[in-house]
Amino acid sequence: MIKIANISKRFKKFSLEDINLNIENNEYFVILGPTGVGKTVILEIIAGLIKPDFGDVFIGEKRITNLPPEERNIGMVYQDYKLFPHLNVEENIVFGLKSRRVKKDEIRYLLNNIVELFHIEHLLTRKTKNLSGGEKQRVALARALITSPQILLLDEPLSALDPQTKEKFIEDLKNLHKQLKTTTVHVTHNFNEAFSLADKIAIMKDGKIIQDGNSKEVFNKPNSDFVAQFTGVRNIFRGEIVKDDSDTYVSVNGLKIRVATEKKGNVNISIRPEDILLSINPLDSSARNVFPGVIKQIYEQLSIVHITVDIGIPLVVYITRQSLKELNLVENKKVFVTFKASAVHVY
Ligand SMILES: Nc1ncnc2c1ncn2[C@@H]1O[C@H](COP(=O)(O)OP(=O)(O)OP(=O)(O)O)[C@@H](O)[C@H]1O
Repeated sequence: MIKIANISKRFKKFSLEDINLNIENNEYFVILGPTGVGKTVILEIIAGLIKPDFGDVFIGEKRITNLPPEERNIGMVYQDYKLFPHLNVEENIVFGLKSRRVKKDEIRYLLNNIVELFHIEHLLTRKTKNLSGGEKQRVALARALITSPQILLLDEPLSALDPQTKEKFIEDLKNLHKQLKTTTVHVTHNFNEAFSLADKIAIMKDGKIIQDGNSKEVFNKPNSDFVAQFTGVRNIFRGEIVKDDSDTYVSVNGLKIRVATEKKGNVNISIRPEDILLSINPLDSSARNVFPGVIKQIYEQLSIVHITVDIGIPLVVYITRQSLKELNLVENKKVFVTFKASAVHVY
């Protein structure tokens, strides 16, 4: 387990404030946040490249706050890969083993294994500067993993890849983690990447962690507008709790939305677009919120269509291209939206 306890670090123009994290063995942990919030600084503190002003880092029971980086058994992949330009691919990959004076036979054995794992046999004699982004990425991962580190740190590992290579690489990272189970800390500003990969997640803002936990829970129950927006929630409204004999609602602009909550007074609500059904006729459903509305905007993306429906408030719904065609949806068409009370997150 990696334990980060009360870590603070002050630079001239930035400070990291009282960071606490527990990352379990074999976990895939993602730190998500916009640019400049201190994600890389946390990785560098774990790696031993930056010393915290205050607080401690533990691996298992061992306090490693003052241990030099080379004694930490950690592999790191940087955003820009940082491959050595004067060495070829093979020399890059075995660099860490050579500097640890591992025997030649052992190096050959480990190299063969890692080359097979990453399918990079054909690249071994190439200089690194002519490799494609995806190839550099595989080489950088192979270099980080050949020493069988206890912990793998990934700093925005996918940000330099085109969207298709990125999707393939997310799959590869998932499979790799399933196979090797190396405890991994991955930092990114990309919500999709985080959602696809993370077991647990921490969301950062201005040098602080503002929410962390099981990734599904953080995505479904954001504790603030910032987290909601950053995790892809589109329908965020303010309202007031009202109750009648049997039900609880949030009144938003006079629209009464059924919710499941014990909260009282003024609240925020968020509804994930993918939790809303869209239909031409009212659905006979056990879902408890059904509203008529009018389509205001249709925005087609590569694989998904964003539809804004005016139900008294503007509600964004995601549907597939297939549904767009089948339902024959156009702007100003009358439709119904349906969502469960439990799909409305109240905070
Ligand atoms: N060694 C350093 N000396 C001074 N300031 C630093 C140092 N390292 C990082 N910073 C500053 O700390 C802040 C956070 O940087 P960091 O690289 O951790 O951000 P990030 O969340 O990883 O963002 P990005 O995704 O853009 O890399 C930035 O303002 C950066 O300039």
